[in-house]
Amino acid sequence: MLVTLEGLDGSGKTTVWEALRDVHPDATFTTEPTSGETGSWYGEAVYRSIQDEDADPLAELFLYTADHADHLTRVIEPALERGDLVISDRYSDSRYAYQGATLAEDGRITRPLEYVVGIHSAFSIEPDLTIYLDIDPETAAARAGATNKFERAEYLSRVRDNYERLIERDPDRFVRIDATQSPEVVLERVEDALENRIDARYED
Ligand SMILES: Nc1ncnc2c1ncn2[C@@H]1O[C@H](COP(=O)(O)OP(=O)(O)OP(=O)(O)O)[C@@H](O)[C@H]1O
Ligand SMILES: Cc1cn([C@H]2C[C@H](O)[C@@H](COP(=O)(O)O)O2)c(=O)[nH]c1=O
Repeated sequence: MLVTLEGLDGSGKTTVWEALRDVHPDATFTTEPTSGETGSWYGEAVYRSIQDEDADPLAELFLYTADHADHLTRVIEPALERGDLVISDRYSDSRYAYQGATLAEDGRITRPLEYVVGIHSAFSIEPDLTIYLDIDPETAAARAGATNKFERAEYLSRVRDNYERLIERDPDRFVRIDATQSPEVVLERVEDALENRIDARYED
């Protein structure tokens, strides 16, 4: 079962992801961009691009997508084949929401969100559950500390609009959690959502 954590920078995904390690010690924990234990040079290339204020938006989309393709074959698919619960801190929806917003600003691609979704449709795996940590762009940017080009409230506001479009298209996959609540309450809500989806899977 593939579970993804999504939301704006600073919404608290990594805080939740770390806490879930204690609750599900046998699960496979991973991230996009890839880094750490499940990292690769593709992920390192993505982090270089994030630091580049002048990175070409299309080139950046394809770097992220290359990292995703490698992540699928090297980490996600083998883990799912073993029957593992896989929990990824960010996944394809981040590309749809963030690169959808960057490419809209860029102007070369018409219907950028659909374009990014379309690139993935031929090879990607859809998550069984996506937890969306919902937060306003101002709080998100303040929490994230505005350390890179994505962590600006005005840009995050457009990213949030794209997340809303994705939720509207696929309401059964997403569970929205108010990320302005305390970390303890957010974690409790996430655990409930995860347990409900695991239970529902075994009832099928
Ligand atoms: N529910 C919460 N309430 C208040 N602060 C929080 C909450 N959750 C996380 N934080 C704090 O907000 C900051 C960002 O949290 P975290 O790194 O988990 O977010 P993130 O979504 O993973 O961000 P990014 O996408 O930028 O990596 C950290 O300082 C963290 O301690
Ligand atoms: C996967 C992915 C990420 N991003 C952006 C979102 C963040 O600003 C950075 C790094 O992510 P982290 O969770 O803060 O480590 O990259 C993106 O634009 N597109 C993506 O596909």
